[in-house]
Amino acid sequence: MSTTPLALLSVSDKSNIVEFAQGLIKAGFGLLSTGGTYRLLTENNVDVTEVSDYTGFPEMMDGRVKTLHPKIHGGILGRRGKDDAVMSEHAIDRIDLVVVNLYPFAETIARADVTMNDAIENIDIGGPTMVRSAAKNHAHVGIVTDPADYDRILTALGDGTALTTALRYDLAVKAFEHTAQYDGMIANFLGSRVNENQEAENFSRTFNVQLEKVQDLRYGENPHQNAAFYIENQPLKSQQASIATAKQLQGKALSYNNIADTDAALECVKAFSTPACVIVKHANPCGVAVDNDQVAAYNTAFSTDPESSFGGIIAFNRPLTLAAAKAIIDNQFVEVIIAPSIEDGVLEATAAKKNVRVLVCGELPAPDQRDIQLDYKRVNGGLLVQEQDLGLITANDLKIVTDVQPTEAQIADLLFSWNVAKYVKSNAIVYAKGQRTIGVGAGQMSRVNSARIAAIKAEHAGLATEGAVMASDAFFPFRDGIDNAAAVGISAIIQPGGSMRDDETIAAANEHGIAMVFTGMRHFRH
Ligand SMILES: NC(=O)c1ncn([C@@H]2O[C@H](COP(=O)(O)O)[C@@H](O)[C@H]2O)c1NC=O
Repeated sequence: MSTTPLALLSVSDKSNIVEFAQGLIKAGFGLLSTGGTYRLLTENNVDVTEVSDYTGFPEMMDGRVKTLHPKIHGGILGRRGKDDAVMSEHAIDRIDLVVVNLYPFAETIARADVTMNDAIENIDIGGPTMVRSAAKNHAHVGIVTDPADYDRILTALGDGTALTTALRYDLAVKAFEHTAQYDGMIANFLGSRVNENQEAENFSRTFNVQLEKVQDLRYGENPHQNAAFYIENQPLKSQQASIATAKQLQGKALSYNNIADTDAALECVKAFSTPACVIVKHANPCGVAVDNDQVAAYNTAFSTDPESSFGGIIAFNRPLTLAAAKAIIDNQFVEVIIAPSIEDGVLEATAAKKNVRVLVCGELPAPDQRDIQLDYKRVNGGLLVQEQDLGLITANDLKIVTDVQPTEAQIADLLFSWNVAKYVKSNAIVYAKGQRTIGVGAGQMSRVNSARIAAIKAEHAGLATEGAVMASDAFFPFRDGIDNAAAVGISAIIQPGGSMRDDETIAAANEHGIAMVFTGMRHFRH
């Protein structure tokens, strides 16, 4: 029996393990290690005993069995002070620190040519077993699963082998989070295949994601609701800019509604390849404009609906200029401004309104380069899961169904309004002209009412609908939608088509001399 506390090192990701091992020896640990880790350490002149020498059992079955031995698990799980006699009876030494990271399952299944056998062989068994043993016995044992923690562990050890209770507890929680995530990935992978020879289905039998709390929120949608913000914690997750990658540079803490609305604004502005400004209020864009001049883009977006823009969320798809920041601050009460980055001087300017939240999220992907994420919507007792709606329509996809052909300028405006409509709650009607919104009708139970509201908004803002284009997120079931559009002077319409009465709506458009195009794609958003 050794009196020196042991540290067991068994890592797939071997970065910084040699330096860490040297630090552990300096602190007073004896080292045990599995085959590959052992070889690397001895090559670097680190004094270490191989696990197989310690247990008297060789590693076998291509590494399937290395550490699954009572001398290992007894050394980790033994309750110090309670199990000492049984440990000594079986010549089990104390293992006070376990350093393990697991077979790279995530990286393996991400490979395009992965086979079921590759995946199975990359399911780590001995590693998670040690991680769980150590985490269970955190009253006595430290468990390190993340190379990023090596420095803080060495600092905490100082010249000894003891970690504080609080640090062991923190490491144990992290360890169980790690194995939960690992097993979740395995269950998702295997559970999306009916049997070993089947192609993957889109959705697995159970849906296992890990979400990490980044912020407790003052309250939820309303002050009597408790709330927090969690972000997805998946290995190899998309690093594309989003509300989850955003950093707040100034302002009050974000609220639940701020986060939801900022997400809506950012996702909408991503739809534009040219410089754009989106103003969102209550999850809907209330003003959108495209303009190379950012101040003009903001002013134009704002002028669509100044009333709704009060207290809005403003998103840009280009770095926020000092001039645009000043224009906003001088013009309106704003909750959040988000952009990929900010120019020098912006924070000095926005500091005049210290509550305004200024966020940067990093460069946005081009509209056709966005990673498809999953959308979740909770219903009582369940979760609806779908792919994010990133369906793209280009001019080539448009089917012109009327006698009147749209002009080039109209096609540009039709595509602009279609991009906006995709981010407006259904039923969505968007009027636009000259790459800017003229009126937005959102979230009504009837399409005709959404159109009415869009017209009312345009009128309130003093914007002419005459000659504007109209986008409808779904088809018109009756010709009245087209008749009403004609009554306010709409000159071109974009809609999915696909109604039983498409013939009637096409006839109506022809009667009114309106150009109409079908996209063949619907964008309901509930
Ligand atoms: N089977 C076992 O008993 C076992 N014990 C540890 N491992 C894993 O083996 C890896 C380290 O192996 P090596 O030191 O041989 O490179 C670690 O990822 C560790 O989690 C095992 N491998 C798989 O289950």
